[in-house]
Amino acid sequence: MASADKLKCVLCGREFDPKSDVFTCPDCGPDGTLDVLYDYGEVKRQFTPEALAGNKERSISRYIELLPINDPTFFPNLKVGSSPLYESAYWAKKLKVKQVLIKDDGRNPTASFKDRASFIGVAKAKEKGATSIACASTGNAASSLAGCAAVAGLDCYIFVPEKAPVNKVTQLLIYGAKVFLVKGTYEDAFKLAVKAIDAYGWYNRNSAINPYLVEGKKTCGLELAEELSFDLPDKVFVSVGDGCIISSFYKAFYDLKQIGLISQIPQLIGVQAEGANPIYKAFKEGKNVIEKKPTNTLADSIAVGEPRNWAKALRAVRNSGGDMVAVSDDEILEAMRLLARTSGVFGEPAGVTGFAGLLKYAQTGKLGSHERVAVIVTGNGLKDSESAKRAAGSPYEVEPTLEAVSRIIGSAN
Ligand SMILES: Cc1ncc(COP(=O)(O)O)c(C=O)c1O
Ligand SMILES: N[C@@H](CCOP(=O)(O)O)C(=O)O
Repeated sequence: MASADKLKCVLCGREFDPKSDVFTCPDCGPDGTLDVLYDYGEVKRQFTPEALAGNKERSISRYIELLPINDPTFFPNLKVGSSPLYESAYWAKKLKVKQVLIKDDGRNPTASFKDRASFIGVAKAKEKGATSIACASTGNAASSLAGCAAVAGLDCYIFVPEKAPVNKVTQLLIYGAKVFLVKGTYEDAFKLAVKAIDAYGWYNRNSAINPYLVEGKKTCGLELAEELSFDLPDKVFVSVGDGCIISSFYKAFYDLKQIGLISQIPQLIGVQAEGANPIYKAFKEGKNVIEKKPTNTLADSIAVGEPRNWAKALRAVRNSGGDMVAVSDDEILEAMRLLARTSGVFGEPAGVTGFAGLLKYAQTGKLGSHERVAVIVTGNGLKDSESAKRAAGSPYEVEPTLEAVSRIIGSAN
């Protein structure tokens, strides 16, 4: 089993010992997020396609050699990962590309991609001997943390903006978390959570600060690679808010390249909502600073005006030769409908934003007919039924007679 070898600042490259409790680079401040690096020579010996093929574990702990935890007893007893990967012949034909793959990460235990990170966050808290864990969230990181903490027997404190979708807040409460509905935005909830975490000494599960969380998130990229026998698609489309998820795909592929299982990192295409697009803007303008702005999008999970993982996100897009797309709320709602009606995958608005980005990107003519693309659906549609209702339309209301049904069928045809 390998363990994290060093932590390295994404901005200045300064290295830290993983045994220290440092989360962000003291020289660079909060923007100096850290990479968790391994002894790749050691990992290479253990993390082989043959060893994976013989590994019966379905949860993300199957990738323990590339995770920052080396005692499996710290992992919560939840089956995180192994989400379905579908090939859509329909979309390949429609978009005139070789292959379209759809990975439905809304099929995790608490119905979002975030379970991958919280699984590791909770294990790290246990490793540190913490009894309480906390985060700020738009809802998904929180519900995943609440679920994982409940299984692991940790007290859980959550800070969400007051407008968080009711289903997400209900999830938190049913898992027994102590929930603070913050009067303000996600940014306000984030700042308050940081203060409370400092004041009470809770373990911090915020991917924008804690470098180990991205290691959990990267398991989606590892899984995609393993499912495709390490023959990755040319492009991966993924929605972007704080920028942690896209960074995690870069990290997964970076690690796989280090150990020689892939030779090239796929192009990462980050998709933001037009009403919350600071990383998109910085990328398009070739800048290395982020313009903070109030947000305006129905995709609540990516309604982030002050992204904290921008440095890693920009590196992911730039180093992979990728691109960024911004989509309107109408395009997101249309993507929700189209994805559900053609593939059966029901995503929340931020969950399908990557798919909305693929549809928009395809119109630019930048996709070649030889290309294979993957889209990551990051959250389940049932998380936000109000937005789903806006996308879905209304049912027919009828008297309980066949005549009433016939009238509607007749007028609909
Ligand atoms: C469903 C969903 N999609 C996308 C994102 C965006 O991820 P990130 O903020 O890491 O960019 C989030 C939350 O972060 C989310 O909950
Ligand atoms: N939109 C995110 C924000 C924080 O999540 P994290 O996993 O990046 O810490 C959410 O799901 O709450």
